[in-house]
Amino acid sequence: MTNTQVTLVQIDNYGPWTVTPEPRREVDLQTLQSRLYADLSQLVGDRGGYVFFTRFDNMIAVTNGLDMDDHAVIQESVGNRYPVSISLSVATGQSPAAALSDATERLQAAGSAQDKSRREILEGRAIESDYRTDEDVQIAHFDVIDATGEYTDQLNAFDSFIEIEQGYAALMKYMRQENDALSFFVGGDNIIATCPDLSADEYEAAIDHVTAVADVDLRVGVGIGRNAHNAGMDAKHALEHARADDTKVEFLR
Ligand SMILES: Nc1nc2c(ncn2[C@@H]2O[C@H](COP(=O)(O)OP(=O)(O)OP(=O)(O)O)[C@@H](O)[C@H]2O)c(=O)[nH]1
Repeated sequence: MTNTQVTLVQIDNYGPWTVTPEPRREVDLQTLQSRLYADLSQLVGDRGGYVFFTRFDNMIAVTNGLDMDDHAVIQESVGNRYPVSISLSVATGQSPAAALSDATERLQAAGSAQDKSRREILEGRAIESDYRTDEDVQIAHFDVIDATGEYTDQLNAFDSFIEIEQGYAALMKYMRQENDALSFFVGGDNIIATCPDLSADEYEAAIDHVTAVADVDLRVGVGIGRNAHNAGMDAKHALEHARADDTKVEFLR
């Protein structure tokens, strides 16, 4: 049974910082945000987790395998390197969406995202190592079928982007509402979701829904593992099998 550990990452007091003492150059904010994401991706990824950029000022990570000390080191490292600090809130559960809600509530209880005195909060609990299993994380890696032939080589780059984003919007909402799963656009035509225990039929229903509402055809590979990296690698291999066999849903365990 899944037991997903989710960490909410929030830049402290970022809104006011972007306009103090006057609005900061947009290119500088874009550079800071993308570098922070890159650093977090590496800091969390080196420990087997995944970080998703989401809104950049708020990021969501799957952190199975990272304990609270690991979180503290990451938080300190960011605080030492950046003109902004981050708060981290950790929660776990069978449902990734419920875990994220718990993590969010804890951080909201500690103060507003725009509270000057709320800095470097480190809240919540990680899964004790004795309780970790090889089935804690289920990762689904979705991909648009023949995105290159359908969009990239046919439409201009912006119209391709609209099509892919419409597929993403339909999938993220459906997976959130029907399955308590959190889905993230990761570039190109790829979407990675952290999911509770879902069946092949449930994935197929999600794919059919996206075809019906957004006219975008997806396939998905699903992996199950001890952390996001393990589950995610299996998901990528499962996706390769789906491509080779021309199926829509493949699991690898
Ligand atoms: N983040 C991420 N992006 C990927 C991955 N694989 C492919 N991409 C992106 O997706 C784009 C399209 O590649 P594919 O999905 O292989 O191409 P396709 O035309 O959809 O072909 P099929 O997937 O075989 O139907 C690439 O340009 C990359 O940007 C991956 O594993 N992770």
